[in-house]
Amino acid sequence: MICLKEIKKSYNGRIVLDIDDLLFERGKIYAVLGPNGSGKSTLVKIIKGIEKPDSGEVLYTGKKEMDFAYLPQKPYMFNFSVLKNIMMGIANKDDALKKAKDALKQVGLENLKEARACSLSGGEAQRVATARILVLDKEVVLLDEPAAAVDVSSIHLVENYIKKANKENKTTFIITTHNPSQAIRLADEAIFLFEGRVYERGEPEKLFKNPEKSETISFLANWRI
Ligand SMILES: Nc1ncnc2c1ncn2[C@@H]1O[C@H](COP(=O)(O)OP(=O)(O)OP(=O)(O)O)[C@@H](O)[C@H]1O
Repeated sequence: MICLKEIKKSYNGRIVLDIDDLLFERGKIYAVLGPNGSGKSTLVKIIKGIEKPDSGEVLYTGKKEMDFAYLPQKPYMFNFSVLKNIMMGIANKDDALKKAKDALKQVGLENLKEARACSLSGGEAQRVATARILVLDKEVVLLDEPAAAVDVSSIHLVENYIKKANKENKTTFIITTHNPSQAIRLADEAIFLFEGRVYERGEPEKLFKNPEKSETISFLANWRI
């Protein structure tokens, strides 16, 4: 369980995150949505501990210490093969190759296993980075727009891989996305952020069909399933 208490974060005197109380339960998939600049990435970075809040705290109770996997919005690749990029984080080297190959298969990129990771396209790099994160078997995985550059014919692969990890390992996911349809397909709960505050949260389909706040309604105005 992750609990954010009275978190405030400002940049250059402007408040970008202001959260009284936000709870994430173990084993659930959360989608964080909101317009550009609403604080989604900042929220995830604060949970990961990359950014420090000006005040407030992030509490965590889990089996292990707070050690979350994090996929940044623009994932980096190391300058060696795709397969090696995925294998590098796996602690048990005996089954690293098998695990990495399986992970590549899950994201539909087995054909690129020997390719130089630095030469991948944006969407390919995102898929490889997701595989690299998911082989780590962390209790909590934070994904910042994992499918932003992934084409529509491959998004289901990434989403199915996330669902599989959630189902089999009870991995908790906190995923930022601009796509309400993706939140419906993936998440147990959607959290709508606006100007750094949580405006609404709930079961995605229910929330998007009957939003209460005018800010949520305008965010969804041009959305088509
Ligand atoms: N390091 C920084 N220095 C100054 N301002 C920042 C910094 N990081 C974020 N901000 C500002 O904080 C606000 C929230 O940014 P954040 O990246 O969290 O938004 P977001 O909801 O993830 O946006 P997007 O949908 O565009 O990815 C923005 O207005 C951004 O300009």
